Amino acid sequence: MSKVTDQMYILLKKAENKDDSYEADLAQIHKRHTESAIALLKEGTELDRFLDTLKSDVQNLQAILRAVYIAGHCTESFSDFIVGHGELWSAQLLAATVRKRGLSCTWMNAWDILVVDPTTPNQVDPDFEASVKKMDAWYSKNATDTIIVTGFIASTSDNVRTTLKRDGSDFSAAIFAALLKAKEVTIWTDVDGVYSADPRKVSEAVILDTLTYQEAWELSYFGAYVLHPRTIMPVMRYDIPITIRNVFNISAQGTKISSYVSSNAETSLHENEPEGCSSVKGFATIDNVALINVEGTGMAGVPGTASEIFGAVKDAGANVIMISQASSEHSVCFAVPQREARAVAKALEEKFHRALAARRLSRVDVIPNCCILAAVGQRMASTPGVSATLFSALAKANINVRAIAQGCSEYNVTIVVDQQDSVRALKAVHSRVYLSKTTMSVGIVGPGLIGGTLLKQLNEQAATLKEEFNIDLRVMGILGSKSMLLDDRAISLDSWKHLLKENGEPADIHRFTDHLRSSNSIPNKVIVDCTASADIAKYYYQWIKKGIHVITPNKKANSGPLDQYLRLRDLQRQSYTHYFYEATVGAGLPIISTLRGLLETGDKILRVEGIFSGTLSYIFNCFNGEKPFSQIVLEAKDSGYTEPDPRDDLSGMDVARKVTILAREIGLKLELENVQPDSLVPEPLREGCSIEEFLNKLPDYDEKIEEMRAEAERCNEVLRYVGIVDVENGKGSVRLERYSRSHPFAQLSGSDNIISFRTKRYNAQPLIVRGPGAGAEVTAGGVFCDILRLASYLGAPS
Ligand SMILES: NC(=O)C1=CN([C@@H]2O[C@H](COP(=O)(O)OP(=O)(O)OC[C@H]3O[C@@H](n4cnc5c(N)ncnc54)[C@H](OP(=O)(O)O)[C@@H]3O)[C@@H](O)[C@H]2O)C=CC1
Ligand SMILES: N[C@@H](CC=O)C(=O)O
Ligand code: NA
Repeated sequence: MSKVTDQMYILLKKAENKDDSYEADLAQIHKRHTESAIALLKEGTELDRFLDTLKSDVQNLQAILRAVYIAGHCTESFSDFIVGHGELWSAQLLAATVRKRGLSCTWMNAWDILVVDPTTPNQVDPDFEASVKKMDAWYSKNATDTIIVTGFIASTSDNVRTTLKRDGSDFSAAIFAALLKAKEVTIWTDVDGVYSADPRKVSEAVILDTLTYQEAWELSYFGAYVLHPRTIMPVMRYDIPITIRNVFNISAQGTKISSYVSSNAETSLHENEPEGCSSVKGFATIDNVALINVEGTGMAGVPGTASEIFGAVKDAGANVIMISQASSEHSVCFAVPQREARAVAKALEEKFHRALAARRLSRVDVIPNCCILAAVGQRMASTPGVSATLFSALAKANINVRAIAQGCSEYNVTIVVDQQDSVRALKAVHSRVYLSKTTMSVGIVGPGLIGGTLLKQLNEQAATLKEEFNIDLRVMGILGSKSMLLDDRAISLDSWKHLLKENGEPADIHRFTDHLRSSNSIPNKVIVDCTASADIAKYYYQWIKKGIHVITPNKKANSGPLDQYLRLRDLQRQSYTHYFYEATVGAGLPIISTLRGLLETGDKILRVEGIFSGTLSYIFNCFNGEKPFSQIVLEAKDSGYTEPDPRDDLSGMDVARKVTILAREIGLKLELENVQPDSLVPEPLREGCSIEEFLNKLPDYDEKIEEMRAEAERCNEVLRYVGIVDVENGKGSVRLERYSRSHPFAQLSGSDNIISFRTKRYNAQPLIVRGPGAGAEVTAGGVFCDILRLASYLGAPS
């Protein structure tokens, strides 16, 4: 029977204003109750009795309202009497319905039991002693299994009908629980429980399993709807837990509010978080406040200054939400609702006009458009690092803190930020506490063969990573050359292809970057470039500058112009933002990491040499005279070994890039142009024809390369395409060579790469890495490995 009390208030106002439509409103309420009663009780004495009571109450109300209509006024006790009828009817109707089902049940009229003392116009205090006496007397006459008590209404000690004013039925429930010394109270509402933050602002907000009375109190004060703070007082007195549950979702356990102190770590995933996090339970904000700052040297050591300041605030009728004073006593700063700020400032200027004129006070400032952000948690008091955690989250999100307050009880830390930063601040601190520090927002550029395979692998492994390693990877954007897909939460990796096709928007790398960057609730952002594009590689610098980590199998950045490469590496070394590119050489094989390991532990690299191209390895491993060269090239392409344009492989350019990348990793200042590869692309097909035309015309040139192969075979040799980094001479080279059949390079199969590192430590016998060096699965796997390497740098468990 929702909103009946409100409707009663409205018709009462109408009667006072001599608007006789109140009669129709009352008739409507009568009709609604009659229909509900018929629907619930069908027929019989329960129905007849209820309808009789209803009719006689309505007749009484008609008479009273008529008197109000004539007088044009209604006293408060009359008003409370009129509006309280909704509760009387619904309690009787519910009790009759329960009895109809065969249970023993009696309704209780709180007007006869609950005694309260009005304290302010909007508040009453329950008189527990007087109420218990009345309750005991009632029970001795009405012993029953189930009692349905009216909410909201009560009487004064003079037996005048009244209500609980602004505190409604939740307060009634808590008072009756205290009167009955109940084991527990359940408040049935329409939400699953109390959230860790407003779910309309923070999509990651979670339902809290437990809260202490103080935590519930603090969260309510700071604007989170939990319970009215006064509701908590009666139950706290007898240590009675209150559970908030959803009547529309009984499977949800709800939030239990009691004196039991727990941390959110008990329910969350991130046991490996630093201590400071787990003690914060929830966050709330109060929007649209102003800070008032009273400043001056004349305040220090003068007793009574604070009293005078807050006296002036009281005179202005304003409500102080928080106070902060630096211990230097040079300034007192406090927050009031924005709409009260001007009046407060005026009152202060008037009160302190002499001190201001004498410069004992330098100024009274109003800082408008602020927001209060409160972090609440009872264990914060005994936990070091809470503030550090919160402030570092705000700093990372680039949010300026205007003022801070923390009471000695330490149930909350209160932070004032600019109103425009309100939601971002809430998301930043919430995610720091509730998301694992290895939650990553991932953007994929180039969902082609490698990018697409990576998305498939991420999808297959996501649940395991989350459950076993606490790594939460969320793909928030996919950018192709023509279209892109953005999602604020995470793209469904089961259907990204379909979504990109159906819901994709025109590709825009700037919007893509901004989207990823502004995913404030996620602590880490990474872009994975799976294109072969030099244009995309140019963005790495600005991405890293913006704190976005970069991972790529694309060789263009590290083999592009040396000055740009060095600038990128310098930036990355100065920042805490990471750049990984293991798959640029040898695909998933550990080439870069092996080289780094040698260098970082002080080994000296003398020569790196090997077969670096999966495509050329495959081609020459298969080229034994049985099939034409051009056909094997097609096979390599179909197997996913080649670059998007296979001429990049056949020209030796791809190997030259890998040689350049390794040489630079070792510290040589090599330009790609310094490495002149032997090209296997026939001169006329090098430029001016498409990939398809090239592949169509390639068979015309099979004869020449077949001659080279046959010539080698006659000498019991094979052709192999090799790359060399000659560290001692500071050179890189890439060439087609002949090797005897017994040479290790002649023993490979498939797309194998083989790379030998000759170093000071590995001199007599080089260190050798060998295995498939191209193909979608192994390459995407190498990129995936880099993503997990990033996660472990960010603190994932090993
Ligand atoms: N294949 C392998 O074994 C290995 C490959 N690599 C590297 O992996 C990378 C990807 O190769 P692969 O997957 O085979 O190539 P594909 O051609 O299959 O995929 C490239 C993707 O990049 C997209 N793309 C191209 N330019 C842009 C742009 N400017 N903006 C956004 N998207 C763009 C393409 O989109 P669209 O289709 O819309 O044009 C396509 O989705 C290359 O750098 C390659 O060198 C590294 C090691 C091994
Ligand atoms: N096209 C490349 C792929 C790996 O980098 C190759 O064939 O090696
Ligand atoms: Na590699």
